[in-house]
Amino acid sequence: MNIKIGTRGSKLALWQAYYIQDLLKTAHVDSELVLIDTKGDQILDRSLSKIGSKGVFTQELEDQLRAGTIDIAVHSAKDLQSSLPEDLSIIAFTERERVNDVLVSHDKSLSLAGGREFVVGTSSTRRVAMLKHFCPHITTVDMRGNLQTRLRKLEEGQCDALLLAYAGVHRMEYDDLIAEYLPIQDFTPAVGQGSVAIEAASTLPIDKRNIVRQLTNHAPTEACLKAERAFLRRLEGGCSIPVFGLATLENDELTLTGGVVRLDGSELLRDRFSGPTSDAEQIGHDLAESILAKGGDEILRAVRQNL
Ligand SMILES: NCc1[nH]cc(CCC(=O)O)c1CC(=O)O
Repeated sequence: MNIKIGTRGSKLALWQAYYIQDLLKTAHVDSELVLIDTKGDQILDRSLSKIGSKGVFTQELEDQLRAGTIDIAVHSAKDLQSSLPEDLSIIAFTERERVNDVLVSHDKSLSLAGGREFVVGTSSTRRVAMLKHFCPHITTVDMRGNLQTRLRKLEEGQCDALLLAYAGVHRMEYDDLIAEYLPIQDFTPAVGQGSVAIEAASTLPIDKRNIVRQLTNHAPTEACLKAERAFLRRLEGGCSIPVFGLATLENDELTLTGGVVRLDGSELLRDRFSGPTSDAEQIGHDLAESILAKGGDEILRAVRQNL
């Protein structure tokens, strides 16, 4: 058996694809990488939120899945839109990396706590809005591009620090530049952060589907991401809206914390629901209903008008 693994060509995407390849290798399953250029990789000069980011990194991969030129597509779970077309599905979520966001800088004394004023580069609406909410003394500048591009902009002095997912920083081996780990209680990560998702078409032969799932899926992570993604789906969002959500497991009890933050930081809604893992999707749905009812619907309407 040979599994054709579709991936984007960025360094982080390749790390993820090799990671999947290594997991397959543990059972001597052969695979090859197929590099695919996506619209999101080409359009680097415009803000992601302004190019209708839904599926901007995933569309080309999905076309190849349907065409059968690749068997599976590897994504950061965070970048995968919350509702997939009927003929595609996620067949596995890998074990999650630490989920925190981190402050990355050459100046290790920098901290978001303590009121010191400095400039943070980020292009995530969630991070910008959270910084405005928790750290009004911080100035943000839009910073697009892959990790390497952003780090170059940091070197050039376009900002004093970057706000990034630990998972990507660690995988790219930039741990030395981490100045601060942000607490997940306040800076709750984006839905799916830290896990790698494998997408496949419904036409993928069942033996391939089963072996890939068996070798790569991490059941506890899968339960958590099911809850988080159901939450995001009900809010009709992808990674471009200022929504956060994180599920954790203790024994068989799943707890999902999540909410939404107004773009200007003036309001942050958060709630928490728990239940058995078998109810993961229901928990996500219930949390979304609660957040919408508390005023989240109005915040999201304002966000959509702004994009
Ligand atoms: N939106 C881009 C993106 N997609 C996944 C990661 C990091 C790895 C991950 O969270 O899985 C990043 C970079 C970042 O947010 O800092």
